Amino acid sequence: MQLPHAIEIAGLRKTYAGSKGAPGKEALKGVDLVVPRGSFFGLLGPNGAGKSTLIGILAGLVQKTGGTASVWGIDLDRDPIGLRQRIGVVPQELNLDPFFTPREAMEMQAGLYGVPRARRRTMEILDAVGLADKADAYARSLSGGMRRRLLVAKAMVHAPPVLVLDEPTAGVDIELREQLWRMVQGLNRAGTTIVLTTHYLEEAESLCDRIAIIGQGRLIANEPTRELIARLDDKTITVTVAADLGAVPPGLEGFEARLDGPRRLEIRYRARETRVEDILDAVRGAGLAIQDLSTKEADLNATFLRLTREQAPA
Ligand SMILES: Nc1ncnc2c1ncn2[C@@H]1O[C@H](COP(=O)(O)OP(=O)(O)OP(=O)(O)O)[C@@H](O)[C@H]1O
Repeated sequence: MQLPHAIEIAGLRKTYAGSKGAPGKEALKGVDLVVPRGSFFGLLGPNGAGKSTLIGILAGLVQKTGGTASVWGIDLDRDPIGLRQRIGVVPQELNLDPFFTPREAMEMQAGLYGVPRARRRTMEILDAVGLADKADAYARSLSGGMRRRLLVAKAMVHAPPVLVLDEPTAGVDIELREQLWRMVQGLNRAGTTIVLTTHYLEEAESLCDRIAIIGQGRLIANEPTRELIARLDDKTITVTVAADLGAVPPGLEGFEARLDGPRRLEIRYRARETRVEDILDAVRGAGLAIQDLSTKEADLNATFLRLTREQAPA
């Protein structure tokens, strides 16, 4: 028999009630999603896409309107408490009680999850997140990065097979970010399935083996990172030429070119398929003298929009 996936979501819907007769807000419009066991999974989307709603449903903080969700084979409707035991969620906000030490915070959390004293691994987990030497320091004396790591440690007290990190690096500086990632990668190598929500494509690209993109409450992509990046591999080169043009010159018809002003040609291309050299050769071949040029990467918001348009049902 095949083992159930780490997370299985089907037709998941959430409509938040509108206040005072205002129409409700459809935050999730029927999302199907499977997160394979052992993966480092990225859930990407612009602000308001529905990521936190989806995670809130899994964490038992948001009541779904429809559809099904299960974690490690445990169905949310049938056994919400069993599901909670199998998932750890690292929240966005640094909501730590400043008067507890990491050791106390961990013990409290273990108590909340009903982990018997004999099975608690407070020091082992604090050690794994590099906070063993701070076990008895007040949380208020911890740096931002240490607090973030303590939140990860707290989410691990019940040894869940799935760990979800909701925008963990918002406002975290580069060094701390890298420290946090090394730690989470270590957890993943040791067998924990990781789900990371982020706004940053580059972050997801460097960490995740699979990326799903959610936009306006719908899933608009879900594929191995390399395939997705190849699909998003969309660049633009702008060439300024020495003479006015009335139209895109004949030699450039094979490219996705348009005029952006009388002397500016804008050409979209995929870096994996087309060499800039070939584009420039074609421009020169059309008898044009190049005065200036610039290239730019696809803008992530534009990419989200494009994918949303491509995928959305009419
Ligand atoms: N409690 C709520 N009541 C009403 N609407 C809500 C509530 N929570 C979220 N929404 C709306 O649902 C939509 C999805 O929000 P959600 O927070 O899930 O998005 P997100 O992708 O996590 O965005 P962000 O990256 O900004 O956290 C948004 O339009 C948001 O305004």
